[in-house]
Amino acid sequence: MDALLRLFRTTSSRPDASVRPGVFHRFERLQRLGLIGFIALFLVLALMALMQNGRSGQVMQAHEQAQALVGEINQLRGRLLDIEDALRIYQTTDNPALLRLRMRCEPPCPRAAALQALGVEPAQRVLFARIAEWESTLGPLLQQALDGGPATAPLPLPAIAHMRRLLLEAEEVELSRLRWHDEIRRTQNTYLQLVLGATLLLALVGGLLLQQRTRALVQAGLRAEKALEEASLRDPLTGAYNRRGLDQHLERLLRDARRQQQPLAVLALDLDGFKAINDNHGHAAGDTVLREIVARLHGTLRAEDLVTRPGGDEFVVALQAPVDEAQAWATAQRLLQAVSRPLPLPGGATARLSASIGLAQFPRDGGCAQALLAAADTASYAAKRGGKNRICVAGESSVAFVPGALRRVC
Ligand SMILES: Nc1nc2c(ncn2[C@@H]2O[C@H](COP(=O)(O)OP(=O)(O)OP(=O)(O)O)[C@@H](O)[C@H]2O)c(=O)[nH]1
Repeated sequence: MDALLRLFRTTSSRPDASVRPGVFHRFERLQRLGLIGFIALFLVLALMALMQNGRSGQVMQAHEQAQALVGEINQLRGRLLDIEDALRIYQTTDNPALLRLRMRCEPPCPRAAALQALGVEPAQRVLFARIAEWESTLGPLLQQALDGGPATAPLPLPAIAHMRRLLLEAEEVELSRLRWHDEIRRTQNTYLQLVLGATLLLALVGGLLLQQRTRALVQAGLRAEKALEEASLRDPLTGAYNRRGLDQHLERLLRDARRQQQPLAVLALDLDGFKAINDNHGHAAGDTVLREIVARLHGTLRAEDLVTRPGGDEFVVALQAPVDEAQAWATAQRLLQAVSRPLPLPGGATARLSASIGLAQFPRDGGCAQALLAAADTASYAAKRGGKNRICVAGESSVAFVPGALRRVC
């Protein structure tokens, strides 16, 4: 009971009106309400079944009693008919032996006293008492006839006829009682069928509603799971992929490149002098610059290329296969130019930056993500050490590109 009350209190507690309930919250509420509804339905049904059972028991008992009475009445009526026949024969033949023969019955002979013992209704009890009364009047007269008394008078034929009428009346009462019991049972059955039908319908509607909400919940859950998974692969500041996103997507690009047997390029890009922007204009300005750099990388690359920010002011770009060295080199140049354009800062100021890029290529500089990234990183350090604002090719650390010149030794 305590658990039920606690459940009800939780269900009826109003959520904060300013917070729009989400699909999970709504489902939880529906589930609790559904549970309470089903418990209530079950209790009502159990109560009704108990009441119905009690009522059916009473009706059954009354029915059996009425049937027993009808049986007794019929036996008594049959017996009276036998006596009446015997008396008529006796009247015409004057032979007491015939009378005795017809009046014999198998013990226990039906008696009006048995009706009294069975009767329940006060009105019936009065009627049965009258039958018993007539029976006791009849007894001595019959005995008199049997003992060889006068054959004509006073033969108790009218008394017998009267008793038979009373029995018919009693039987009619019992038969109408039986019909009434049948009617009650039919009504009870219809009522039970209606209740069961309504319960089934309710359960069906509830089940369908629950199924529909469960589907919505599962879909919302799947969407949330996907969004969470996607968010865990992204850098919250710039929206670019983070280290996890880089690992996952670079693996995918490498799988495709291996399958197609085509070259793929990885560029490790490290901003030059980024710390100065933080120092001179504040961390928020640095964040703005990082976001702008990511936007420029995306603007320079194809949609299928990968832009990631594994950390700080370092970016890794993967160019989807097929990309040969000349194309990768040209893309790296465009990236240098994009980074070097003036960067607007909050407050109206502008900043200028450059980058050091290391270029590695699959399969030449590494057959796996780890080897390729290491090669691109090493080349990027080489570019940094070589004077920044340049591109160094992995494995060819003597080859570099500086804007304004064609190729120069790092
Ligand atoms: N605003 C901002 N700054 C960051 C973030 N992550 C790292 N940094 C800063 O980026 C700077 C990176 O350091 P460095 O690479 O040594 O700075 P740098 O001036 O580019 O040095 P070089 O690469 O040698 O040119 C540090 O000052 C970090 O505090 C960030 O999310 N937002």
